[in-house]
Amino acid sequence: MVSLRYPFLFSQSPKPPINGRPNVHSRSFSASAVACSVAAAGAAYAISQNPANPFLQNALNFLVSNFCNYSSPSWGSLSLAPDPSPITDPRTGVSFPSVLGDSRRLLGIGLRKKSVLGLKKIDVYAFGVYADDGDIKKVLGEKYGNISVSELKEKNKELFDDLMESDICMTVRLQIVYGRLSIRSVRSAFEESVGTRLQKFGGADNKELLQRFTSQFKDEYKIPRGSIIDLSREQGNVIRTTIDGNVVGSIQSKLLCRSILDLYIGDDPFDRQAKEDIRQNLASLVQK
Ligand SMILES: CCCCCCCCCCCC(=O)O
Repeated sequence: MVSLRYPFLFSQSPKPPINGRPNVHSRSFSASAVACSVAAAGAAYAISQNPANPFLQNALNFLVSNFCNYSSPSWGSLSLAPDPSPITDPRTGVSFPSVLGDSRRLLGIGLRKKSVLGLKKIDVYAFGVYADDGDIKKVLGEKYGNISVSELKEKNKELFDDLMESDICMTVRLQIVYGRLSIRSVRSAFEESVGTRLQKFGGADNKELLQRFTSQFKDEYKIPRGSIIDLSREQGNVIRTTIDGNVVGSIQSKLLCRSILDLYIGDDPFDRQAKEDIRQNLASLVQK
């Protein structure tokens, strides 16, 4: 099955036709036009089935701009580069880079909603989940690389558990969309969400760990709309927290890493569709 999620690019300079008759390259060019139309139609169909999925939309844009440029088609020399354009969440307009650092690939984006005082749910932040490409292939590729797509789908829970339990470098990027967020509400939201996960995976006795984590969000920090909080799992199960690119703390704890990731890719994630997108993109990286 062709995956449109991370389309790869084959590039080669076109050769002009000889004596006005199509040569091999122009034949492959015509073939490329047909292939492009078929692929674009397929992508358009996929989008019509899931119009809110920005990954599909992005894949179609990528396909059209890279493969369907008939005036200067590019074919041939293999350059295995993922689509570098950012992915925009259609619900909030927030964009996420496709790659963070050198090798953390965006696997999916989602939206965290929260009800305030039992009232209507508000959009608090959009999030993107990234994982290191090389780590995924090394750690998960060995176990899941050679099984069929349907078998992999059945092993969905195991795959996510392995991802969360492993030492694969990952980042969850939160981009604040709610305009009136206080740092105190950030602390208490983490207390509640991470706190319940720490209890679930580690038992009741993790108050000190939770306090160490939440105290990173100091009163003097401001979190206006557009602020970016990165929660990164670095090698050795270290969670490094940054706010707008500034490191506010690092804590070494496998339990804390697992508890934070569980909010986004665990059994009861904040955004189920995001988890499904992540599953599909993860599967295509694992099986490459
Ligand atoms: C008014 C709602 C306040 C919610 C603030 C959430 C800010 C970040 C918290 C991250 C963890 C979580 O989503 O629970």
